[in-house]
Amino acid sequence: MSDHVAKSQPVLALPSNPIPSSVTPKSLSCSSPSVTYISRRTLVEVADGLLGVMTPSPTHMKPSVNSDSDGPSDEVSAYKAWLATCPSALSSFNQIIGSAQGKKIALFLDYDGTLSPIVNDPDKAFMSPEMRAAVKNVAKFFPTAIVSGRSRDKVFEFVNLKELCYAGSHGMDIMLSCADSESKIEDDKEAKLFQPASEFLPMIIEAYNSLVEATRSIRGANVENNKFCVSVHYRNVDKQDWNSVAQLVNDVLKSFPRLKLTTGRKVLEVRPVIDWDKGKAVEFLLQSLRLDDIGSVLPIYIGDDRTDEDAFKVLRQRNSGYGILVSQVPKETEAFYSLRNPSQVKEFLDSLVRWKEQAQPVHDQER
Ligand SMILES: O=P(O)(O)OC[C@H]1O[C@H](O[C@H]2O[C@H](CO)[C@@H](O)[C@H](O)[C@H]2O)[C@H](O)[C@@H](O)[C@@H]1O
Repeated sequence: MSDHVAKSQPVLALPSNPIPSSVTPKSLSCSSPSVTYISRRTLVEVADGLLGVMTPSPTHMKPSVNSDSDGPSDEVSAYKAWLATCPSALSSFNQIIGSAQGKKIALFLDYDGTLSPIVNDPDKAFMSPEMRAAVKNVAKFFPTAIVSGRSRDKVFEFVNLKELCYAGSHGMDIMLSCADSESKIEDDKEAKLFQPASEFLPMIIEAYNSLVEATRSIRGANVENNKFCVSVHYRNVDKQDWNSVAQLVNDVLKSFPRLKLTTGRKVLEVRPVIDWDKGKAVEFLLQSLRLDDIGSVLPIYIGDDRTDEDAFKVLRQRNSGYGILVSQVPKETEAFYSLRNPSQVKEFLDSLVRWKEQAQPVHDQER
């Protein structure tokens, strides 16, 4: 963030939910997070200026607007050091399957940045055919759900695998249609649909229209309707206009006190104030699919974004299962393990399939 941007900002009256401020390298740890929380109202007073609002993750050890790519050698060594506390799920594969002995693995997969690489145009975030094959294979062995900030329809369009469960809008739109013999869910579409924020639908449509109108003059700003939430993307906006985007979103939100703002990877996400997130969605899916017995099920959640931290946290608090953070840079996280990028996610999924195939041929497998 340039000095120009950091120093010239008015204090934004953003909703008062706390989000993490940047942390010092010393406090970085995959397993024992110690993030300092601050009010959103004071975000622009943080040393990194708008970075508190508008970075892929404000919890980076070294916040950088270019941190999606590998940096110079000191960043590479920082990453290696971080791996000591947040080990690679590939290097730790034997440990992970060791914990899965005698248990059924339940898989939860985020979409953007996890199954598909981050690209400039959200409408072109396609997953590769190889990744689709990997997800399809893994779902033959393990109950698998996609948990995304996208609308459920959109993420289904991208993934296009009928054998999975889909939770869109950050878990506010869940379809329990994944084949699982134990779930005993009636074959009735309505019984399978869970939408805890349905009353907010008209409000979200109104907010979407207002946000489109408000950001019309900002070149590169893109507003995406994710059904129960709205994403305002600034990835393609000139850096000097980032604060204007934040200010405009903030102004619109003043008329919608029942909507709140969270942040993702160069995106501001507007969503209902209800106490529901990807973590709650994972708990709901585990219960609904009868996968909530800690003794017999090992849930694994793979994700790259701050919103995935809610799910990592749930697994950590249940003391059952593992969060795996996808990141190329050190981050404070509730996850237990890490993977660098979607290619490594594919490698991990392929390894799970190979392990299962070796243990038992596919026709003998019980999902
Ligand atoms: O929960 P997710 O499946 O990870 O969805 C989170 C947001 O992902 C998308 O935005 C991100 O990916 C885009 C495509 O690579 C990228 O252009 C953008 O900068 C990223 O923030 C999606 O477009 C959002 O609606 C989701 O909320």
